[in-house]
Amino acid sequence: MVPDVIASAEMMLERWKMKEGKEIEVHEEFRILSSEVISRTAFGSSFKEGQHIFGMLNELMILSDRNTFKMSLPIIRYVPTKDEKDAIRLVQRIADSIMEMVKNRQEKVKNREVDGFGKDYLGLLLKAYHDEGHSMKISADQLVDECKTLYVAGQETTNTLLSWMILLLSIHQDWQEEARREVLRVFGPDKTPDSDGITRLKLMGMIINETLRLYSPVFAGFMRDVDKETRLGKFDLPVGVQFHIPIMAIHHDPDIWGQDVHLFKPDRFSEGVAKATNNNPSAFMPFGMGPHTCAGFNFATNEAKITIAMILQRFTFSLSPGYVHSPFPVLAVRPEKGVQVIINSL
Ligand code: HEM
Repeated sequence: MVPDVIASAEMMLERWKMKEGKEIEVHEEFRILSSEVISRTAFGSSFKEGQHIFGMLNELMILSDRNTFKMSLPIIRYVPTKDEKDAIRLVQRIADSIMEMVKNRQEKVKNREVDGFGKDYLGLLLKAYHDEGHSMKISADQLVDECKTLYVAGQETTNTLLSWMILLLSIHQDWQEEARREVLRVFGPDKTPDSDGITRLKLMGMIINETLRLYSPVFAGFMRDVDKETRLGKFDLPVGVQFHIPIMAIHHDPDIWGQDVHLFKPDRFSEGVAKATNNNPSAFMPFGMGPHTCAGFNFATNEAKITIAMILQRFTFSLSPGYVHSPFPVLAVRPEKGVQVIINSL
């Protein structure tokens, strides 16, 4: 994935060269970047090819969000609203587009243009889809669902992480300078990041953690079902109970993080998560926890490290006077009005 992230970041930074001394809106820039990265690595396509799928998924997220909190009167509850009808139509159009992509790959295999289904995520899913009579076989619906999950999980979350990191480093110029010093120490001004160097970006890791704590992309948290009677703290939880783990609330609890909980202080992570959480490491869970923990944890942190390192090698940035702070929850917590910064070449 490292070469794919570098190639996508280079495309973005090429555009930025034209904006020297001007304002850019990075949330939109990172939307294109993170879409390009997931399209290349998981689906062997480009952002342009997958653009309409991302667009429809975004529309669907907004509609689902609106539908979740809609109140309706008892009798008309069963009559679908316009939003619900639009959502049903969108789900079908997304499924059709994904199956179109699947058919293209199948055609290439049939016409012997390629050797097999491929080693990317789509290729692995196609192998399972064609795995006649074996336990690995998945249905067309499962294939479509898996693709949708990866498009959303792989793009939206990383997009917001990168945007909030740039916001925080624009406000905290001292941390921007420290992070740049580390990047230049590890890679110098010109060398593209590599896997070995990425693991040595300790300060950058602390900045990522602190950003994920303050602006957890999956702000709403996650659910767990109790499938056997369980004791949790002072509660006995019977089978069938569903409980919610509110990531954002836990990440902002002063009893765990201290009275400076609302401040951006990456050095709270300098001696690891246990120390930062007052010996309660499970209180830091931006990627969830347990067997269902985020499958893209390493992918996302490496994508963030590479992208921010490449920006720091080339540009300084400061917050534009036009910036309006407006964190807005859709699936991830997004900057609703974008993040505008002024960039200057080093
Ligand atoms: C900053 C970026 C990301 C954050 C904060 C994040 C966060 C999360 C969270 C909180 C969960 C639920 C975990 C649980 O229930 O315990 C999750 C699940 C998941 N994530 Fe991520 N994620 C990120 C990036 C990614 C990326 C880049 C990918 C794919 C390339 C990805 C793929 C997945 C998948 C497939 C699951 C479902 C895992 C399962 O249910 O077994 N995520 N993520």
